[in-house]
Order: sequence, then C-alpha cells, then structure tokens
Amino acid sequence: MSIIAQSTPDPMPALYLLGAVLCAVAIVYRLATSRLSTRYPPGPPGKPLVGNILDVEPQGAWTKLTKYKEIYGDLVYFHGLGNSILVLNSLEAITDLFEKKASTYSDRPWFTVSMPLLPYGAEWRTQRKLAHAALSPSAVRKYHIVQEDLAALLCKEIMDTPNDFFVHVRMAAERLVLIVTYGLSVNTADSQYISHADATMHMITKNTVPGAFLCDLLPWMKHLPSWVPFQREATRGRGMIDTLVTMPFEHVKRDMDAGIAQPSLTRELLESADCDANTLHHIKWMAGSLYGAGGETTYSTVLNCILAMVLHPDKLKKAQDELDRVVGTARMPLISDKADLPYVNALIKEIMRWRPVLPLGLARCSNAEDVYRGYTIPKGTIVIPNVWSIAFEPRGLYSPDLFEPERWLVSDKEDMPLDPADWTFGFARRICPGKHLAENSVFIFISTLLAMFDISPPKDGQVRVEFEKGMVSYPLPFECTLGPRSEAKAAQIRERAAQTTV
Ligand code: HEM
Repeated sequence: MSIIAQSTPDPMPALYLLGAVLCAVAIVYRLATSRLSTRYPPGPPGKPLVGNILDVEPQGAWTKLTKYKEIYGDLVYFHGLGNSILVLNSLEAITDLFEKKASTYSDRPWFTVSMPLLPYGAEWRTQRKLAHAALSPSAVRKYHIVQEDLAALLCKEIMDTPNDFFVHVRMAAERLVLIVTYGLSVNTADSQYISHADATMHMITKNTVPGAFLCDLLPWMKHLPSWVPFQREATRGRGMIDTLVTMPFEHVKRDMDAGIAQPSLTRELLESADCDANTLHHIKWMAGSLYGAGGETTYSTVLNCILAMVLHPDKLKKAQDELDRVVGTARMPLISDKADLPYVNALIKEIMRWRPVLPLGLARCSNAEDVYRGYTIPKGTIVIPNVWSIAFEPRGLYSPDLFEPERWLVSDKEDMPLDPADWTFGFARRICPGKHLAENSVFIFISTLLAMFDISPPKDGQVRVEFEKGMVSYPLPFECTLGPRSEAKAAQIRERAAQTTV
C-alpha cells in the first residue's frame, strides 16, 4: 500500500487567485470606464497603441497644424506612446491657458538632445528677475548707440561684399547680443565665439521642435546606452551648450580680475551680487540663455525683410520715401526716429506677421491635469502655441496671404489682424525677456538698410522663396542685388562706420 498520504487541498491559493482576478477585472473596468468618461480635445484619428502622435511631423508642422484648425478648431490633440501634445490654434485659447492658468502652463518640456530650457520654478524665477532688470525698457536705452553703430557696420560690410549679406546680418545680430551680455568687442566676438555659437544654434533650432527626436516623445528611450545615435547627439549637444555658456562668462571674469572688463550685463550682475557659487551659476546661465536666444530670432527677422523687399519693390519705395522725408538725407536713422515713421513701423509689423520667426512659439508643458472647455488635458502635456495660425487668420480688410504693410495703417482696429506685438514675443510669465532690446535692433537694422540701400532681384530674376523648417524659421539662402542708393549714401556709410566704437 502506498504510504503516500493524500493531503487535503489548501483553499487559500485558490482564494488568492480569485481575488487577483477580481482585482484585475476591477482595474481594467475602471480604466476602460474612466477613459470613456474622459473627454480629450479633438484630433486626427489614431492607430492602436501609437494613437495619432506620429501624425505630428515636427519639421515645418505649422502649415499642417493650421489646416487642422479648419477640421478640429482651436484645440488639436495628439496622444499615444504615453505622451500627449496639445496644439493651440487661437490667441484666445493661448491666453486662457498661458495667462489665466499660468501656474499650470508655464513649464517647458525637456528637449533631450538640445536645450535644457529651464523648468518653471525657483531657479527660473531668479534668472528671470535678473534678465528683466537688465533688459527693461529703460535699461535697454543705454544700448541705442551700440545698436546704431552695429547698423552702420552692417551697411559697410554689405556694401563691401554684398553677396555675403546673409553672413553680415547674422554677425550684426550675434555681435549685439555678445556686446550687451558680455561687453565683448566686435573683433573678440567674431574671432572667438560666433562660429561656435552658430554651430550650437543650428543644432538647437533643428532639435527643439517638440518631437524632433523620438526620445522626446518616448521618455524611456532616454535611458538607452550612450552608443545609441541620439544619445551620442544628446551628449554632444549638451557639451556644445556648456561651452557656449561657459566660455564668454569666464572671459568676463578673467577681464574683471585684470581690471579690463568692458561694461556689460554680466559684469553689472557680478559686481552687484554677493557671488556665492549658486549666484555665479544663475548669472552664468541667465547670460547664456540671452546669448542663445537673442541672435537667431533677430537676424531671421532682418533676412525676412530683405526677402520681402526683393519681392515687393513698391513697399520698399514707400518706406524709403518716408525715411527720406522724416530722417532726411544728411544722416542715418536713429532709434529715436521710431515714433515718427508710421510706414516703416507698419512694414516691420507686416514682416513679423508674414513670416513669424518662431512659427510654433516655444512649447510649454502642463504641470498638473486640467480641464479646459470641457476637455481633459493630462499632466505633462506638451502645449504648442501655433502662432502661424494667428498670423494667417483671415481678419481685417486684406487677405492674410498678401504682403500688405497698409493693413496696419487702417483707422479702425477692428479692420486689422491681431497685432504681432501681442504674440511674436510669446506670452504671459514666459514672454521673451529680450523683447525691448529686440524691437530696437529690428527697427534700427531694417530702417538703416532701407534708408541706405536699393534692394532688388538678382540679375537672372530668380528669387528663391523657401524657409528653414526648424524651431526658428528663416529664409534659405537666396540671391539679390544690394547696393547703396547713391554715391552720397555710400560716402555716408563709410564715414559713419569709421566712427563706431564697438
Ligand atoms: C525678433 C527677435 C525675437 C523674437 C521674435 C523672440 C521671441 C521669443 C519667443 C516667442 C519666446 C518664447 C516665449 C514664450 O514661451 O511665451 C522667447 C523666449 C526667450 N527669448 Fe526671445 N525673441 C527675440 C529676441 C530675443 C533677444 C534679443 C533676447 C536676449 C537678449 C531674447 C531672449 C529670450 C530668452 C532668454 C527666452 C526664454 C525665456 C524663458 O524661457 O523664460 N530674445 N523669445
């Protein structure tokens, strides 16, 4: 007989199993019902698992996203792979979220490969205070003379080598930021810093459109080994940014120790602050963020203007007539002429509307779940202000597709589109701190160029009208004929450029 006794089955494991199954059923039911009861904003249809998130083709997405406005309205939602992106297609929606709900929508997404844009928090607030003080409307008045000097140098360089106008415009914008931020002379800036800044900015503009790298949409990919291509790119990108920020900052500190530092925003802050390691860190990164953000946006606007003038000679003529009448021909324009030049101001507004240099603004990230217009917006959603759709909203007397500075000169505001001053520089708490400096730069570079040069198509008449599709959108290289309007203007340029002190 068998000595193996039959044991009585223990009922507990079966009960555990039953409990686990019931729990799983409850969880699945809850998830399914909560998903059904949660209303997300509308968006294109999705596929299983990946949803519709891969519909966002990052490069040059603004035109497609603007078309979606006709189908889905002000809010277009993309989701899948654990991520969500909300595109805001109207100023009303942008104001409702970025301004009225600023504590939820002032954070930045983390762009893995390029720029560690500061999250909304204590460090950002400290840097922001420093930037505001240094770049307030009254503080930027002291840079007028530097900006006028750089405009004169820009004219001289274009006059000497007109085919290189792209490079000259870029240099003028970057030199300004380097002078204001670090007090570096044009020669030092040119020889030591600008080429590295160009390479870095190129990397940033390519990679900062949300989703430019799949790892921004798939957070777990950030933990892949360092030999994975985008991880290598990320390490390289962060190294480039660190060099961009550290080199000129150390330059100022060295010059201060030697007693030869020129006046600058960084020197001012270093002199006024109690410089423990933490404050040094804040000043260094605040200065670096101005340097990184300030050059490319300004030169894109000026290049857009040159292109617009090649395409619209009648508008150039009107601006020149006004400049000749108001400024006269005995001198070059000054920033103080701005208030007396309505046509030139209208033309600059139109350039900003015709080709917004940041067509998708700079993305934000929600830091809490929210409900807007009855739709749920999950925490961590990347929120994109599609300013392109505001620029091309059919409003006012003229079609948005035309280049018409006159649209800004009609007497009734109701007949105008939404003013670029209200959306070009961003919104609410994260509005561009360089706005006042930038408005002056754009004004003086453009009005000086228009006052001194004739701008027309190249000899073969072929003008390339294509634009970079990264975060900052500027014209791709095009040819044009740029020459002083007269021998007297040429002499004036030479004379004024020789007097510059930058
Ligand atoms: C035409 C020229 C310029 C345009 C169109 C422009 C536009 C913008 C926009 C749209 C933003 C994002 C704001 C938001 O998220 O709501 C921004 C941010 C920023 N801009 Fe500008 N900008 C220009 C020039 C400058 C200049 C000259 C500087 C510095 C001297 C500068 C420094 C910055 C900085 C530091 C940020 C980041 C602010 C933050 O994240 O809190 N910008 N700019």
